[in-house]
Amino acid sequence: MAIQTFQKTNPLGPELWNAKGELVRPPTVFRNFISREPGARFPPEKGRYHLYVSYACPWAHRTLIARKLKGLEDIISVTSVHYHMSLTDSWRFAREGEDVEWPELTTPDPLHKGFYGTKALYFHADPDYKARFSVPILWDKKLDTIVNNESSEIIRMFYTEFDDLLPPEKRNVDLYPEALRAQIDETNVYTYDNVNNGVYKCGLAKTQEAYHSAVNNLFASLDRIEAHLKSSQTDKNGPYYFGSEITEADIRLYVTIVRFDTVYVSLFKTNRGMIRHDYPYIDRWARNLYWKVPAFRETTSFEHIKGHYFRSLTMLNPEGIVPEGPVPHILPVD
Ligand SMILES: N[C@@H](CCC(=O)N[C@@H](CS)C(=O)NCC(=O)O)C(=O)O
Repeated sequence: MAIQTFQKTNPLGPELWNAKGELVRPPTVFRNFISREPGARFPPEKGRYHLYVSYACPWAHRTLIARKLKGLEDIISVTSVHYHMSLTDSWRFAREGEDVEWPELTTPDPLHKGFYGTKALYFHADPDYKARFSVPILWDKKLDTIVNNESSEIIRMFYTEFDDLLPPEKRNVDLYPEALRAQIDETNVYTYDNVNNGVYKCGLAKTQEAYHSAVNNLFASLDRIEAHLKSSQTDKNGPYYFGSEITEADIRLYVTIVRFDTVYVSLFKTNRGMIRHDYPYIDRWARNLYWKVPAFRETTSFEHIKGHYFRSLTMLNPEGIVPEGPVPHILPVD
């Protein structure tokens, strides 16, 4: 495939900002669902689906955590892109025989020989594709196309649609329990706007005013989350967001918090405080997930996270120098 002829689309192109210099994210395009409903175009099948991720990307990180919590490792395969994202060509795969750093996480595309990166996948799925070349991408090997590229929907499919293929202990993992759905949905909106996207609104603000308002909002939100987690940890007896069981709310908050002290504080100028020094309940919650729940630790690569942000976002860090701290990347559990 002649990937050299593809259009150039900057992952951080001008369409991402409004007139006030505030970051505005466009919606994702492929929105199909894997479903156990009879006659579904994308039925759950072992070995049929493949997940393309970046270990650096917080949205892709959600899908890696959900896949592990649900025990889908043998059912859905994974490929990670190289940690470096080009500002003209987006994500790339390792090339055949390339000597990459952290080779266990960075391989060529196992499904399409010669595909350079995510751009090739998107154009293979739709030659007229006009949107972004983002990860995560849930790929159907059978129809050789994209099922979905929106992490919030991909994780929901993982929760239930493969349950018939799973042993009882994994089938019973319920990350979106009926009794908490309204609270989880409300938390998702809050976490997304103020925290997940909130850090990007600080880092990619184009004016002092846009930055000022984003940073105020971010730290007010962290204060509110700190109070919530204090009450979960003291009154509700639980280490998790809603008490004693992990839910989607934990997954969606963790992916930003674990990148906060290591990347966002310096690169995105969210330096009014650090999680480890100023937010003891958020810090304890995050350390517990990282150290005690393998699905969180095993999907967290500080190497890819730091390498990606500090070396790819050259408009914020032109020399691509990766800071050494904080040391350690995350504090021990106790
Ligand atoms: N709405 C998407 C957002 C994913 C996203 O923004 N991914 C970024 C990396 S953190 C990306 O791949 N950007 C590259 C590009 O747009 O070309 C989701 O949650 O799945």
